[in-house]
Amino acid sequence: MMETEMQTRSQLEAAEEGAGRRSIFAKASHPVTIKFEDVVYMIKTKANGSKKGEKTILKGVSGAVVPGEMLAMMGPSGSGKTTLLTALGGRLARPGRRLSGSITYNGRPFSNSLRRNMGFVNQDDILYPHLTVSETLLYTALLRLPRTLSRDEKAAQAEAVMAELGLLGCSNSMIGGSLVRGISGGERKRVSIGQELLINPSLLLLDEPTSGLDSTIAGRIVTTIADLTRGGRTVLMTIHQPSSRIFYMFHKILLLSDGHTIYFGKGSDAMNYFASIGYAPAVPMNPADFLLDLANGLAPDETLENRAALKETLFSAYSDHLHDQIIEELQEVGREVKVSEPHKTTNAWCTTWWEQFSVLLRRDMKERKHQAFSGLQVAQILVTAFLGGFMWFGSGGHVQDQMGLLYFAVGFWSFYPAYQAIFTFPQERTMLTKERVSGMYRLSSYYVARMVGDLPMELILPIVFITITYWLGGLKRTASSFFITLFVMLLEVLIAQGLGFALGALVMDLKASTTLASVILLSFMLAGGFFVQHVPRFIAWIKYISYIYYTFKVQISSQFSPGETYQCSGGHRCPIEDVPMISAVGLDHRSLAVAALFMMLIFFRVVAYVALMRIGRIK
Ligand SMILES: Nc1ncnc2c1ncn2[C@@H]1O[C@H](COP(=O)(O)OP(=O)(O)OP(=O)(O)O)[C@@H](O)[C@H]1O
Repeated sequence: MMETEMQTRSQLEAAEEGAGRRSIFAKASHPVTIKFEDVVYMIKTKANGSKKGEKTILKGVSGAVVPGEMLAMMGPSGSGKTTLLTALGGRLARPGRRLSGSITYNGRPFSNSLRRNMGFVNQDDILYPHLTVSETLLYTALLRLPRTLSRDEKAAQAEAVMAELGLLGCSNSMIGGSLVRGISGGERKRVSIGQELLINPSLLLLDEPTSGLDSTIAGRIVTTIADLTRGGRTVLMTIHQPSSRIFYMFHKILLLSDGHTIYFGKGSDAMNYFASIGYAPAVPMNPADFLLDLANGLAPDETLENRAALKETLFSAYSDHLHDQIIEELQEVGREVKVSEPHKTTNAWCTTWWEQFSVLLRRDMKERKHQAFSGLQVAQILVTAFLGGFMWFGSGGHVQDQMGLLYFAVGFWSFYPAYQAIFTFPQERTMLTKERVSGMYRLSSYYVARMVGDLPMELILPIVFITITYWLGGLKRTASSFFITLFVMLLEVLIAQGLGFALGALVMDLKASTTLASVILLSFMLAGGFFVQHVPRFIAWIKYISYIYYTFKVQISSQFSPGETYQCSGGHRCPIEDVPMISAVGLDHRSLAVAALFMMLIFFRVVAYVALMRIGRIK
């Protein structure tokens, strides 16, 4: 069966080369030797309630992997495998955490050019659920492959990856997620791997590529990954409990226990090493299971109480027998490896700003088309608009009622878009981090695409709402008043959306940002001039930062002019400025109010952008 698979693979390679496509099994363009020596990683923790403490997660881990080799990092849950992989992928250091020791790639530290020559497959598949398999890979190809390739060539490359990973059968199926049914877990994992293989990476890091899969599918995935090393790729992966078939595919094993290395070397030598220090399985068993038992402190003849003692013995055995030997090997590798210049061409962005923007816009619209104009949302807006319109139907001429209608519309559109927008960035965070860390696109192209993609939805519904309530509610029947009302409402919608984006991006936590939004919007609403006219001085300034106040002010001045009168008590006509709400808000300085609204429109979006700059940034 293996032979047939290999034959099929060679046939595919030949066919692809014939068609001008690069096989994922082709030679690595810039082979990478990765060397890590005495890597220590500490984080600050909040131990004992509020007292700060420190936790050492990696305690002096060393090793090297050369092109053509596949290393498996094994160990119990919490032993530090993912942390080490993330450190080796150049994605770890953050303020408040300390990484020490040396990690080099062809003798050099991590660089941006390496980042674009490296594939990193996360443990959780971070994929858009509403895209199909082929759309997912196509968009990744369009964003990650160099601008020297045409669109058709990039599409052909995505197709080739699907063929080689056995994804053609489900190419038109949706990825799916927790709420949408989609492809299987194994297929999803292969899509995640395919996204990284598209760029023909010389260094491939995978975090638990087989977790949650049955041993046959896990075996197929690891076989494919092992084949990648034939082209001179360097592969590192974390793996929990491989079957023995998978275990023997690895060239090297790194066994961790509580952040300590207890074994590093050839997989086939691991059992001999542990036998030499007195630990051999009592019955034939999967070597991976045996190694994991040892890393957990469980030897065949040990009792559970002796776990800590056994671990200590294994740590000392590593220091006594393996550590120096490994350091010598590292020096040897260091002498052999040519300190290579980073290849400059990959330092620039793969695609132009415009290409990134248009691909991201298309992808965003495809992914979210099910949300856009969802029946429920349209019904919600229509019902509210008609409800408002009919409530105020025939109120024309009653100043107080008209003010009420205006404030109802201003209030509704100050909250609704803000709450919708708050979800945007916290929900996108993992995707944005994954794609920005791998250098797929500029933040500005992503940000502008996101803003533009939201526009139709953000503008069409309020236009419908305002048109219905304006004419049903009996507001001033002139085209200029209507269009001013509409214009300023749309401006308010965009500001409210900007506030939502900014809060979501700053706080990145849905509960906290919605709570914050409630407080801010409530204070803006109260300061808007409708509910309270005699606000104490020390708190009166809030109105100057309230977009609700400015919007209401422009709305009022679109309906009433200075010197106008209205029917007041006792059948008299009184100046319009005598209405308490109008006197509080004023009919003057309309242009200033519009200018303030434009400033807020820009301000909130700039804040959101700056807050997003920290996502996916590696220090
Ligand atoms: N940011 C963090 N804050 C607090 N603890 C952390 C953090 N990152 C990692 N840890 C801790 O470090 C240890 C190692 O975590 P890591 O995820 O590397 O383990 P692992 O071996 O990959 O586990 P698993 O197999 O369950 O994924 C764990 O005890 C984990 O709780």
